[in-house]
Amino acid sequence: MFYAQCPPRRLRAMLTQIYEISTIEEASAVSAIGVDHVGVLVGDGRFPRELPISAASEIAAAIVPPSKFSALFLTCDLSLIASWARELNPAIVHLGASAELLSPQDVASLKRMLPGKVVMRSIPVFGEESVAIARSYVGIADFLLLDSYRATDKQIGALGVTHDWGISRRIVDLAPVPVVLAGGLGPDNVAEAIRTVRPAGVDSKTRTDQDGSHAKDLDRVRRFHEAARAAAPS
Ligand SMILES: O=C(O)c1ccccc1NCC(=O)[C@H](O)[C@H](O)COP(=O)(O)O
Repeated sequence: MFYAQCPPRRLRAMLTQIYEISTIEEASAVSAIGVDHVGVLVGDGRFPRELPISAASEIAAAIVPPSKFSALFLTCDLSLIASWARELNPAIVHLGASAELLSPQDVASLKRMLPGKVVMRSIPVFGEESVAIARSYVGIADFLLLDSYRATDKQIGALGVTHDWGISRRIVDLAPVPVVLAGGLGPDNVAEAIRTVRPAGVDSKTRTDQDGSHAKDLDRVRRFHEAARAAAPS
């Protein structure tokens, strides 16, 4: 259930990650499909759809290994993140606050507060500056998640749109840690994204949701996972 140590830069198979899991039934179904990272949005409700610790904990208990629990925190309050992460003990602490609100130094402090914990940092991909932002996390984050971003948002991602994959490819080429590509990915474009960017993993939220809802469409999740695995470079 946990990463025993920091993950290697290149993983054996294309890693898949699905957000946002919000029920016990979704957690067990998505892990039965074989998704590697089962993502739950956790918080105190300041951001829409954040789940409290009690609900997140019940959902986490329904995740079947080897699938791993990834807890996404959108807040930039380090003490809150540390205390929630200690309570939930997810395999992955995923940090989604915007680059302005949460710096590499903050993430390094958090790592000291949570010794041994695997941390994934979302990187906003919106232009040249994104390469420098990604570089600033070298030696700090255990995973990078490259995601689409809307200027002025306090959080990164969940926009359902792709970004410039050329920039993402450059970040993959420089990063010494596994990079997960996110942003507008679904069953129909994930293979092309993998061929173009060559990430260690791929993430999906909106395009594996049911139409007009944040509940998961399990057929879309299965097709996303299978298309990603099939597109993994050998
Ligand atoms: O999962 C969420 O609800 C969420 C909310 C706000 C910011 C990020 C969120 N998820 C983080 C992820 O890694 C998403 O899966 C990622 O942003 C991809 O989103 P999409 O473009 O909708 O596939």
